[in-house]
Amino acid sequence: MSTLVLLRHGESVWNAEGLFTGWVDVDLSEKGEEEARRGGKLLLDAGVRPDVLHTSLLKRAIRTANIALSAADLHWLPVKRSWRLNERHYGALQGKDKAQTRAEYGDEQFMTWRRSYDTPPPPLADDAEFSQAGEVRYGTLPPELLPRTECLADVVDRMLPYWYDAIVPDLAAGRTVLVAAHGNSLRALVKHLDDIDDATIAGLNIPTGIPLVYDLNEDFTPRKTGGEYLDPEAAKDAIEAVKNQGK
Ligand SMILES: O=C(O)[C@@H](CO)OP(=O)(O)O
Repeated sequence: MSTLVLLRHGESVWNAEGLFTGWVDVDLSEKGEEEARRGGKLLLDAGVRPDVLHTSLLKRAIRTANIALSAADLHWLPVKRSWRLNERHYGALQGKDKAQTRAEYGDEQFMTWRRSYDTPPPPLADDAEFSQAGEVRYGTLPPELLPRTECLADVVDRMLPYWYDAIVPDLAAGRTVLVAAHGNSLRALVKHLDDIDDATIAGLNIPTGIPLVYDLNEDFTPRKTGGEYLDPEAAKDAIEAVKNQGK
């Protein structure tokens, strides 16, 4: 048996402002830093001690992990990072106000862009203000892999190779693995773990800063579907808040 801990970053400055974020590298808000600290304390109190950390290349996930691990006195943990754990690229919606987008395009289009499995938002032009084209951190990626927009299906496709090639080997070696990532990259991973169908995944939201712990069988399937949040009450409220963004 192995243990996988999923941690969505704490509230970011753009979460607080209600803006679509995607690959834009915004920092944590003060509340987000506090959520990250609390996430680390929850790990410590529950006696869940990760052996290795995996993060995206975005600072809101990296800083959340650093803050949480320092609260758990685990600063020294080995770390691996990959663009494959990045948030879903939100295309032309990156930087746009969620409530305004909803008012302008209507509920149905807004929710299709936000939560449908296979409809991506319009692509973002390389010369647009919030484009990541040309960023040095993605310089080693084959150019055709750098997204200009993504739906959740695209995230599943680019995340799964990392799951099998980098995370599963750590689990197979008996390590407790902490993955610090994002709302939609973690939704992609949970979809895979819990074998959730394409329609049902639309209703699943991940709260910020609350560790979600999965005990896994030998074949890396969950012993309990859905895993367990270390603070289930707080998770319930926070999931509602994510669901209602843009309202
Ligand atoms: O803006 C984003 O990148 C994501 C996560 O914060 O938002 P949503 O929950 O609307 O997919």
